[in-house]
Amino acid sequence: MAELAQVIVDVPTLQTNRPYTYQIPERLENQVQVGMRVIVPFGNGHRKVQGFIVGLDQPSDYDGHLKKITALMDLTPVVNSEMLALSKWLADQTYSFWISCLYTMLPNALKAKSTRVVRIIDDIDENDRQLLFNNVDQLDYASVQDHPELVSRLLKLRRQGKVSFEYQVNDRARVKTAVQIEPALSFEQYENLRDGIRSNAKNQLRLVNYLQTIIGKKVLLKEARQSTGLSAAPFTQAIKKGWIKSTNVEVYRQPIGADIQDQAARNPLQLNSDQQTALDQVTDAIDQGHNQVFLLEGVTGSGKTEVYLQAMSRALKNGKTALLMVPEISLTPQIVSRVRARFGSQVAVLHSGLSAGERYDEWRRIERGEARVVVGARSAIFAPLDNLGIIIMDEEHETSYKQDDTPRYHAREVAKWRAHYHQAPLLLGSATPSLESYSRAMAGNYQLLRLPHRVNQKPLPPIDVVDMRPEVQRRGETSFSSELLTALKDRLAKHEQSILMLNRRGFSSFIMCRDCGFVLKCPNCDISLTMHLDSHTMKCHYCGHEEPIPNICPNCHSRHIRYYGTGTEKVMAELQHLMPEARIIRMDVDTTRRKGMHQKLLQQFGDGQADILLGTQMIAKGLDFPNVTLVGVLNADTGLDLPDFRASERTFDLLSQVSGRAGRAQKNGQVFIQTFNPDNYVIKLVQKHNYQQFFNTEMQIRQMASYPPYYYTVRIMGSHREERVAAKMMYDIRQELGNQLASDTIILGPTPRAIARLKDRYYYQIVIKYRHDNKLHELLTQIMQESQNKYQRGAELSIDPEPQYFL
Ligand SMILES: Nc1ncnc2c1ncn2[C@@H]1O[C@H](COP(=O)(O)OP(=O)(O)OP(=O)(O)O)[C@@H](O)[C@H]1O
Ligand SMILES: [Zn+2]
Ligand SMILES: [Zn+2]
Repeated sequence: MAELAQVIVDVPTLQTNRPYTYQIPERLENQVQVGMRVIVPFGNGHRKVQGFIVGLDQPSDYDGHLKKITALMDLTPVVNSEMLALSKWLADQTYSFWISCLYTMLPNALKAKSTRVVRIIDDIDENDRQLLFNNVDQLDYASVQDHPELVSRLLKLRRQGKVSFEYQVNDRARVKTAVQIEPALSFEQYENLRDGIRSNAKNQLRLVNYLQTIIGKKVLLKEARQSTGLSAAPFTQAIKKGWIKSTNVEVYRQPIGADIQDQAARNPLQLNSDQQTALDQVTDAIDQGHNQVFLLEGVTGSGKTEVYLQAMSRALKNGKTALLMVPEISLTPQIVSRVRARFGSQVAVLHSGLSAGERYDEWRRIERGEARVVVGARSAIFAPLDNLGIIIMDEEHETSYKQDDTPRYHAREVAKWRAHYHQAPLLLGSATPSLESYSRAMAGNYQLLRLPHRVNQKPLPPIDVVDMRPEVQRRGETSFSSELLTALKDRLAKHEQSILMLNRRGFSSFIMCRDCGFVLKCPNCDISLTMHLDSHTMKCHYCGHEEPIPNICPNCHSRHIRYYGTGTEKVMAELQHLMPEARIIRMDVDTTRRKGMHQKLLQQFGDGQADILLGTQMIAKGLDFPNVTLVGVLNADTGLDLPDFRASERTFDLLSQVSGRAGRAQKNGQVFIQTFNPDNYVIKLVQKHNYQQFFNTEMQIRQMASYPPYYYTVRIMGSHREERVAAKMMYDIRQELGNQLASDTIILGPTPRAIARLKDRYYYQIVIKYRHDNKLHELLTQIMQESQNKYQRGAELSIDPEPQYFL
């Protein structure tokens, strides 16, 4: 029997980023298992922290004094052996702490909250007891820490040995319970009872009648009350009288929208031949447990979702489980409702909109094997599904699959790891695959599957590129060309629907002085402030700084300081003015802030309650509305000029995606793209629906500039409140990298980041581009490790493998 446990503690620092050995107290010897959470003492003093058991040992020759595990927090492991191995790999790959990776993989509810408490350990004065402790034995230190007099009294008591300061670890994993009832008597006994009830005691009679209908069953009190229309009182009385037995049972929290199903998607569709060919290859791999990566390149509206559903169905039929990744659940409620319609109560959905409790419940349903299909966004890649038969990643090119905070993992890489672990296929799908994935498919590392035609057997919608330069010269500043306006009016007359996208990527809505060019910036972050009409303020999107909208230029005192660029509110007003009779739904961060609003607005549009859906890029993805025949992009350009080598790829993806919303069913579609750069190659190739040519052109550019996918990249970022310190640290690192790397490895920088100052810290970065570099990983790990003691206090270092943005 093991007597020692290796524990990873919840102290995320470099020095503590390793397992610590603890003694297992005798009373716990039969219970401890790897993957359970424990509470352990840590450091000097009385600090208690949460930890995870990552290994069990026999005592070796170690004869020093070992601390004991204080308590076990779980009855069964919360981290299984797959997840344990994955967390270790993830920490190594992303240069982050093991403990942070474990927490990233688990629902937040399993991260215990640690609080500091003061506890009475000896007799104390009655006055103190009352005043300080409110007559209980222990108090939360946070409640007194801002009152110096109270703190000094407590410190005095501590010196006298009467109270102790301790850390307490509180598990937040709360299971929700509900009252369940069942009849305690037989049908006949209720019959007899009823004879004794007065005829005007209507509630009692109703209750007894009801109980007779549920003999032998167990029913939640809540449901019983709904069925009978009775309040809780008659039930409580009946429980007291022994007519009903009641117990507390565990129930799952029901997230909003969990019951929405797209009934049309209930049964499998008859596949067309392209879909069938693609599916056959995937099902072969599922059946044979073949760890193959497939790339499904299917144009918009080609029926990729149906292929996903049938592949998942095959995995389930084989007794396995299935995981479907989507970029962002709230933006794509349709796909979720299709999965629910097909697989019913076997489905669990994981996304950021869930409360901690709801997420914990979904996680438990998966972990217990009750949910065998999981749909979710980025972190759902860690869903504790056992026995995976397939992993599918829809819109695999989406950047939201990369987490841009530590641990900086890419869900696609984690998906590859898990698919390999389970010997299962991984299916990546997109209309516009990432260059990384497509080049791997070209090289034969991934198996390419193609759906080149739309399901409705119509061509992709024709795209008109509208040059806005003459338009603006002729008609002054406007968001709508006459072509687009005519088309919108035409759809309105025909009772067809339109989608309009306002591209707000980039720096589009700031205030600029037309006389001196002054731009109002955040005093902390050096980036332009955004105007918010609802609150009449200028806000910083990075740090939240807020100030009033200026009337006069702070620089030259001119009155010509104005809003520059366009917001959805302004476009909405303009459109309503141009088309007073149109019913318009606006969808942007402001109208969708409240929980469930995305779904609600899309539902309204789907039900035909509006003619036009006007939104930011959040409306570009995945929507499938048969009555939409017109798509307009108001400003294709923002985004093309950002200082980022992926800017063209992103613009191509976005414009292709949004164009794909038109003409998906019986009626023909049409697209207008308004631009100030009609000759830009990205826009020209979007117009031709030519992904292949875009891929070829862009690959040449990437090759010439030595960018991915020809090179791998890693970014090292250092920050400090003082610019000098941040810069010095990065120059030192540059030195250290020196000549140790491969000869074709390229080191760029250090340079200040494009946004050099953020939340009052200065950022410097080094970007390394490499092909094969045996030393690099080890060297970076070492640099990270040493940084703890080497640099000035307050300096922070982070390493980002394959960064998605270089801003
Ligand atoms: N074999 C089929 N027969 C008839 N209809 C189909 C078939 N396959 C898919 N569909 C329907 O075609 C429409 C488009 O399919 P789906 O939404 O899966 O496209 P997609 O390839 O995911 O497109 P996008 O990339 O634009 O989201 C859906 O309404 C779907 O129900
Ligand atoms: Zn000015
Ligand atoms: Zn700011």
